[in-house]
Amino acid sequence: MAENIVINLQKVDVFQQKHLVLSNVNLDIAKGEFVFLIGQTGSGKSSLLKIIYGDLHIGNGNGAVAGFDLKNLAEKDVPYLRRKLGIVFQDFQLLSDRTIEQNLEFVLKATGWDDKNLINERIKDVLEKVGLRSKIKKMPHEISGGEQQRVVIARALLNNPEIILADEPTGNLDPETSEEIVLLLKQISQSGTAVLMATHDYHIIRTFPSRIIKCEGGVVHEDAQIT
Ligand SMILES: Nc1ncnc2c1ncn2[C@@H]1O[C@H](COP(=O)(O)OP(=O)(O)OP(=O)(O)O)[C@@H](O)[C@H]1O
Repeated sequence: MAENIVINLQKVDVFQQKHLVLSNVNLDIAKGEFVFLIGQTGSGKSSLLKIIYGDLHIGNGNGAVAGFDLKNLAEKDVPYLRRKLGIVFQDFQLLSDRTIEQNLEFVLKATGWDDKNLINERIKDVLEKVGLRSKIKKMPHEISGGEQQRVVIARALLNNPEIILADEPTGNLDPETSEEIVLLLKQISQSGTAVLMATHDYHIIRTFPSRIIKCEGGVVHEDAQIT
């Protein structure tokens, strides 16, 4: 496998219980690539993401994500795989009873950071990256939906992930704010983190021309086009 490939699936069958959702998936995503994942409701987008973040086991086929072999992934390795991934999901909300800073600190401590100075520095760094340095002491309800999504992205960046998986990250946002969020994800990909973003938003796809993969009819199509 080429060194710059961070997601590699070979002949993977994706099952939900006994139901075959996607068959014979072959997918390579390189460092720094930005890829849209499209497909109708129920076509298998979330299931594919679950395979990538180790929430669904690979049945047939082989897979490697950020250096982890999915086929032989032990339960105890899943948290380590997740540290290489930044996850930006619509239902992956901020803790409402803590400030932005405390939300980020919580994740760092949970992933093994214990040096107060390094923690403070890292929090400032990621907030700077998403343009929210000045909101560090705010509570989630004191910032807008778009800003909350930026904090979720900042949180995903904390452990310097190789890959960001984003499932409908703009689902609850107005068109202008959605564009800002995708622009931010694009910039993040340009600095070397691969981004795989599931979306139904064709306006966004047209605005940010990128590689598109599509779940349809039980398979994944490469180089999909939208009409
Ligand atoms: N936990 C589960 N148990 C059994 N079947 C499931 C489970 N989750 C999803 N499925 C089924 O797997 C198929 C693919 O679902 P999936 O959630 O991957 O689709 P999706 O493309 O992400 O849809 P959406 O755009 O609505 O999120 C569907 O037929 C769904 O009913």
